[in-house]
Amino acid sequence: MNKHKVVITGQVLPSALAAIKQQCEIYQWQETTPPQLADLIPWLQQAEGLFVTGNIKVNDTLLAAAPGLKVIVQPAVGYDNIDIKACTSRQIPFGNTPGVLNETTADLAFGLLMTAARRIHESWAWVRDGKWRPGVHFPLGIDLYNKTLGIVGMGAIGAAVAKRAQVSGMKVIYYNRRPRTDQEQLKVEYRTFSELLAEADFIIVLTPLTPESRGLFGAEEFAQMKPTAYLINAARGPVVDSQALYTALVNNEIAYAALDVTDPEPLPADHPLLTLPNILVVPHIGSATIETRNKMAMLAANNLLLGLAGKSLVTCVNTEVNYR
Ligand SMILES: NC(=O)C1=CN([C@@H]2O[C@H](COP(=O)(O)OP(=O)(O)OC[C@H]3O[C@@H](n4cnc5c(N)ncnc54)[C@H](OP(=O)(O)O)[C@@H]3O)[C@@H](O)[C@H]2O)C=CC1
Ligand SMILES: O=CC(=O)O
Repeated sequence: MNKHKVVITGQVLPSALAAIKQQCEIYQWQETTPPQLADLIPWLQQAEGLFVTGNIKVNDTLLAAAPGLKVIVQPAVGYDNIDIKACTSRQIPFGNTPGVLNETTADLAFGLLMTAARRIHESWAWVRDGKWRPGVHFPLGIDLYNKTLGIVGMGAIGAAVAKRAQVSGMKVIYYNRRPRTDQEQLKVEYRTFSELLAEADFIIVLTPLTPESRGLFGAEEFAQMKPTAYLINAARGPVVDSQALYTALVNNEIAYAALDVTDPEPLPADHPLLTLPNILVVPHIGSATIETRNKMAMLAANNLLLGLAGKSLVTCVNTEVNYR
């Protein structure tokens, strides 16, 4: 039997790789630095499937080099690196991995809020540095209880964050471009963006990165926030303007930022944001648990094999070209 030729642009968990290997001939990028398009072109020319990892840009130029592609998948819910229009115009379905990472990413987003508010990471460093001595007390944190959380981008992950916040005694308000029809059931209240900025004690950002959401948080938005407010970005780095955030934190226009995602990403060790005392940065670990990363990898592998067989992907972004 002729095996399908599949290009994989980086590392894939062993469970998913084994499933793909059973039915496919694999061309996998093995280096630790991401491939350039030129590195992939000889493989893409023969490829029927593309498994994207490592934030590779899939655009018209790449697709033109891969005339036989039947399906593209990526083990992530966000797909800001994929030109969906270009895929659709070539009748190529693209599969992402929504749903399976909601609770895990919500844990991380809410965990960042709690860690920052209660200074857990700073107090651990303080103890480790030998500063915990009789009569010496660590500076106080702030309560979550009775505070207001504003969620910007109240989708599947946002709703999972809201549940966690409510258990901690927080009021939850949110902003989407359109109010959710199930907001009463979720016990959350809709606000305009400006209202949310002015009212929230904590803001968690969970929008997709689109031309509309790029730079959503800039100097004007920080000026509308409370000087005591905490900003948590678990969406994509460029939704927050890094330079404006730096200025807002230096000038105490807002109190604190906790970031799972940054712009640029990775954030270089000498980046000005990392010199500030009122920031916490973790390396894009929202969905990074063994269980969830396996589910994401297996869902992406399953979508790939379905697409290669000319069958409907389980989770497809451009449903208009999904196989029937
Ligand atoms: N840090 C990490 O590791 C992870 C990050 N993510 C990021 O989180 C994002 C959200 O994921 P998920 O919850 O599954 O997605 P959903 O599609 O379920 O939710 C996205 C929400 O954002 C809202 N939204 C979209 N555009 C805007 C805008 N311009 N302004 C305000 N709200 C907007 C949408 O509502 P409406 O359309 O009404 O505006 C929707 O409710 C992903 O796209 C990804 O970038 C996801 C997983 C892990
Ligand atoms: O950032 C992760 C994703 O799944 O999107």
